[in-house]
Formats: sequence, C-alpha cells, structure tokens
Amino acid sequence: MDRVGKGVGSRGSFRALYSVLKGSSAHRCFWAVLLLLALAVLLLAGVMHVDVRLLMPQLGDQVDGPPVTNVMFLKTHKTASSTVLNILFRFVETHNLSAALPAGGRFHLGYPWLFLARYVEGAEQGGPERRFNIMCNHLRFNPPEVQKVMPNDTFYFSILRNPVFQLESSFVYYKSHVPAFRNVTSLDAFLASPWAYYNQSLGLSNAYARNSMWFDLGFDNDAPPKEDYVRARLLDVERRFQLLLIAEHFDESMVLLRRLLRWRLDDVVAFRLNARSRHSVTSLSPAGQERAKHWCALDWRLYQHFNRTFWARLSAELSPRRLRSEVARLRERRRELAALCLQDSEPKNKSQITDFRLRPYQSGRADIMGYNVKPGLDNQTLQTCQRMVMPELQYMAHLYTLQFPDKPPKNIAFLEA
Ligand SMILES: Nc1ncnc2c1ncn2[C@@H]1O[C@H](COP(=O)(O)OS(=O)(=O)O)[C@@H](OP(=O)(O)O)[C@H]1O
Repeated sequence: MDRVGKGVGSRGSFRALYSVLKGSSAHRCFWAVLLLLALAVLLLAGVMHVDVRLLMPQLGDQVDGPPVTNVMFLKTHKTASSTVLNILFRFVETHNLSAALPAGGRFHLGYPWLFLARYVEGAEQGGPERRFNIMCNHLRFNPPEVQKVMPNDTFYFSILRNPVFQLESSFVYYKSHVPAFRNVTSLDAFLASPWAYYNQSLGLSNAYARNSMWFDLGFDNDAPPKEDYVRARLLDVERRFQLLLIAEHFDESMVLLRRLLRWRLDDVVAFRLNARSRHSVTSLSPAGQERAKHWCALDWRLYQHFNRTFWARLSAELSPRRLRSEVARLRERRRELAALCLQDSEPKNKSQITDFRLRPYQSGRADIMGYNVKPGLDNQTLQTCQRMVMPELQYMAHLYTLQFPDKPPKNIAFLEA
C-alpha cells in the first residue's frame, strides 16, 4: 500500500494498485470510474472546443490512413512555388517515389508552351502507360497531356499569390527577360501606361507581364475579363484542382495540405526559398497597386475567388483553435530545424553562400537568397538539412541523376561560371 500512496501517476504504482484491486468488486468499480473520467474529459474537450491533441501531444503527428503519394502541383510563377517544390522533391526522395522531370537537358516542362507528355523524361519509355508519382516543375497546364503521365487518382493542387505582389516580384526577376519590362524603369511607370510597353502580338514571351497565374493555368492571359468567361474558367479550375493554396497564408496552407495528403509534420516543414533580399523588393504606390489589380484583372479575380474558398475549406476542416495550434506546431518545428540546420538561422545572399552547389539561380535585379548549412553535422542530419535548402534547379538535377543514372546529368551552367 505504501508504494501506491507514493503516486498513482507512475506505471509501477498503477500496476500495484491494479493488482491490489484485481478480483474484487472494487476492480469493476475502478474500471467504471476510469471510463467515466475518460468520457468526462472528452465531453469537456468537446464543450470547450479544446483540441484533444493539445492534451495529448503525442497524438499530434498521427495521420489516419496511408499518405497520398500521387500528386500534381501546378507550379505558378513568383508565388512561393519553389518552397512547395522543395517539399515535394523531399517527399519523392524520402519515400522512394518517381518524379515527372523535364526531359534531356531542360529545366522545366516546356514552359511557356502548353504542356505535352513528351516533355517528361521517360514518359514514352516502357510503353504508353508510364506514370509518375509526383509532378511539380514549371509547366503551362494542359490537363489531357498531364493525365497521360499521372495516375488517375492523382491529387491536383496549386498556389496563388496576391497579383499586386506577384507582379512586383515578376517585374524585378524578369526585368531584362520580358520584352514588356525591358524598356521601363519602374513597375509604377509600366502600370501608368502599360500599352506603351506591352505588345500583345509578342504573346508567350510577355506572359510574365500580365495575368501570369491565369496563363500558367492554361488560359488566355489577354482575354477581356468578362463575367461569363471568368466564371467559366474559375469553374474549370475548381473541377481540375482539389486545392488552391494562398502564398500570403503559407503556413495555414501547409496545415491544410498536410491534412488532405495525410502527410507527417516534417514532410511539410520548409524554409522560405527563392526569396529576394529586402533591398531588391520595391514597393508600388497606392495608385500603382490599384492599376496592377486592373492590369491583371483575371489574376485578381482568380486570387479573390480562391482566397475565399481557401478560408471556407480551412474552416470546414479545422476549428479555429485547432488551426492555430497546428500552425504554431509547424512554426515551432521550423524554428527547431532552422536552429539545427542553418548557420545563424538566417538566409544568405549569393556571395555569402560558401557551398557553391547551394547557391540559387540569380535573375534580373533580384538578389535571391539561399542558406549556409551549419558545419559539423553528422551525415544523416547533414543530408536532411541539405535537402531543405537545396535550390530548385540543383534539386531537380539531383533527382534526375538518381532516377536516370544512365542519362547524361543536367548541366547547371551558372554553377560552373
Ligand atoms: N514560405 C513562403 N511564404 C511566403 N512567400 C514565400 C515563401 N517562400 C517563398 N516565398 C516568396 O515567393 C517568391 C518566389 O516565388 P517562386 O518560388 O514561385 O518563384 S519562381 O517562379 O519559381 O521563380 C518570393 O517572393 P519575392 O521575395 O517577393 O520575390 C519569395 O519570397
């Protein structure tokens, strides 16, 4: 009895109490009380909207059922899509899955042309039925061709960003690449008289300059934003994609994605990739922001619509309290991994990145940031950390070599310069 008195919380004391009571009527009473207590806790949690996972944190990473492993991510431009791609590539590698990668020496899947199945390495080998688990490189969406390389039960999703900031990011990144941007000093000046710089007949080469998310979805980015047309295309997107994420709510997006894919927390924890340094971000005047919404009216409608459905979907899936707790857990885990993996937990500019293989591609006036991995990590941790900071092109080339060891490796020219 002495031992029991010292605390029923420990496993040993619990066993002692159980053996004392066993066989007696107190035994039945004991179980009834325990059952009642458990029911009371669950009832209280329900009434107070308490997330049971908060009471039992070990339940936090449990997922019901096997993870979804056939996934198509439409990688829209300048929308945090490289961070999502990193998540998907890591999942491919850690689960030994196949990825639909650009054929030969290419770096994306035929963009800005509409996607064709033959742009995928190995799609035409092993008969017409060759299918892949994950597809996430830049492409212009063309559903019948995508379906040729992806299984029937594929989960389709994409990500959108407020077109005002998406256009600003595009302007800086593609300044010298896009004809419409080449001869204008600022985005404000461009938006004040866009038709002076934007030549519609140049078509695909100007796709980054107007309604670029609409274009990536396979639609006409110069179409007049008539109500019937817009509604019909939004419906198309709703039919094709199970989920549209929102870059401004990236962490909430990852919580929802993880839930729908039944993935583990670490599968969706990521560092911000392909971000510009603060000094290469410009800000639009208030008038410029309004003009951007008008100039990219199709993207603006797209963003408004799916921002609404995103929040509706979130609240259908999780209570506000549960959402807050899952976002907090995600952030906490990212902080832990940053402390484990990164040199002073900070992004670095190109010249500060000591391992040249981890330097991100630089474009236009954008100063694209990357990371230094902490020195002295053991091999397994080093591998985990390197995967998390590996820029898109390097990761794609790495997966390509793993998947097609007999093919010539991708040549990333800028790493050799
Ligand atoms: N986690 C997270 N949350 C919010 N925003 C994020 C995140 N990760 C990346 N980013 C921002 O996304 C911009 C880069 O987008 P992409 O990777 O899609 O660009 S690309 O088209 O592949 O070049 C780039 O925006 P800008 O910095 O404004 O250019 C990134 O800062």
